Amino acid sequence: MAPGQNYPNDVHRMSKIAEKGENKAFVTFLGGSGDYVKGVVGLAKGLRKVGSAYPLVVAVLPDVPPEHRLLMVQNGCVLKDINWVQAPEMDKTKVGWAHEHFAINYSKLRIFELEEYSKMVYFDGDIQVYSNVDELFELPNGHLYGVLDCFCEWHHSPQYKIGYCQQCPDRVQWPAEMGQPPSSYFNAGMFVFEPSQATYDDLINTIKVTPPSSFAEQDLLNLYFKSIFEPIPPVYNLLVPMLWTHPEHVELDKVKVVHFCANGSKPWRYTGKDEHMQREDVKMLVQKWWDIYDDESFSYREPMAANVGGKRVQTAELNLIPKEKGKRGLGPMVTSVLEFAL
Ligand SMILES: O=c1ccn([C@@H]2O[C@H](COP(=O)(O)OP(=O)(O)O)[C@@H](O)[C@H]2O)c(=O)[nH]1
Ligand SMILES: OC[C@H]1O[C@H](O[C@@H]2[C@@H](O)[C@H](O)[C@@H](O)[C@H](O)[C@@H]2O)[C@H](O)[C@@H](O)[C@H]1O
Ligand SMILES: [Mn+2]
Repeated sequence: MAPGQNYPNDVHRMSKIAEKGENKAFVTFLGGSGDYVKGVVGLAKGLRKVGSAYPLVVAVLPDVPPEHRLLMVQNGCVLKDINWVQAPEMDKTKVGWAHEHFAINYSKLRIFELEEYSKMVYFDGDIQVYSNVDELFELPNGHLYGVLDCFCEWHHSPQYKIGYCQQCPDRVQWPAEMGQPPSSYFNAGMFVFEPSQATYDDLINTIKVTPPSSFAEQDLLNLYFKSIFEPIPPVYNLLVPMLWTHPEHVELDKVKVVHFCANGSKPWRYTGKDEHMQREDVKMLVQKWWDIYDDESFSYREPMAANVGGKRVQTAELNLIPKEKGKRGLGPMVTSVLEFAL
C-alpha cells in the first residue's frame, strides 16, 4: 500500500474509536525503520529518569518494524497504530520540504485522534527531557501551547532574507511593504494540546485547501491554531540552534527540555563534524543524552512474558528474526507478542 492510501480493511486503524477519556500522556511519533527509534527509547528513559507521572504514547506508522515496536514496549511505551496522512502535492519547482522526511510529518497530525486522552504533551523523537515537566498538564484547557521558533536558519524564507526573527523583533523592523509581520510561530517539535476527532478532521480538510510550504505540518499547525496559540517559556523546548543564534535567551542550567533539531545534532547520529557541533554546550547536551540512553537503571522493565500460542514465554526467548538468513517477516511468535504488547 502506498503511503496515504487507506488500507482496504484498515488493518492499522486506531485500536478502537475511543470515547473521550480523562487520561493524560506524553506522545511522540515514529515512522520508518531507521534510527529515530533510538530517540524514542531515549525519550522514554528520560521521562522515567525525571520521575514523570505520565506514560509515553508512541503513534507508530505501519512501516515501523516489529523489533522496534518490541524495543519501545519493553521501555514502557504505549504503542498506538496510526495510518499515513497523505502530504499535499508539492510543485517542487516552486517550493520543497525543508527536509525530505518532512513529507511523512503530516502523519504526526494523527495524534489529534487520540481522544482517550484529554490532554497530551507532544515531543518529537529528537527531544530529551532533563527535568520533570508534568506541570504542563495543568495548563488551562482551550489553548495550544508551544515555544517560539527561531527563523535565523530558515535560509529560504523571507524572514531570513531581511534578517528578521521573532526572537528579537527589534533587530530588524518588518518592512511595511512586506505586509503584516508574521504572527507568533511555534516550533512543532513540542506542543501541549487536547486531542479531538473534530479538530483532526478539520485539520485534514484544511490541508486540502492550503498550499504546502517548507515546514510541512508545522506551518499548517501554526496557521490553524493561530487564534488559540499561547507561547510558553523556551525552557520547555530549547532549540539547539538558539545556543548560537540567540544565546541571550538561553539559561542552560534552567533548561528542562532540549530539541536536537540542528543539523548534525541528533545524538544517536552525532559525529561532531557538522557546523557548531564542536561547541562545549552541544557536546555536553549530547553526552547527557547518551548518559540517559546507556543507563540501564532507566531501561528495560522486567523482560515481559508474552502469551505465545497459549504458553507464557519470556520475550527474551523470542526469536524476532527467523533463523533462515535473509528471510524477514513476522513469525507467529512475534505476531502474538505484538498482540500482547499493543
Ligand atoms: O525518519 C523519520 C524522521 C522523522 N521522524 C519523526 O518526525 C519527527 C520530526 O522530524 P525531525 O525531528 O527530524 O525534524 P526537526 O525537528 O529536526 O526539523 C522526529 O522527531 C520523529 O519523531 C520519524 O519518525 N522517522
Ligand atoms: O515538518 C516540519 C518540522 O518543523 C520543525 O523542524 C524545523 C523547524 O523547527 C524550523 O523552525 C527549524 O529551524 C528547523 O531546524 C527544524 O528542522 C519541527 O521541529 C519538526 O518536528 C517538524 O514539525
Ligand atoms: Mn525534531
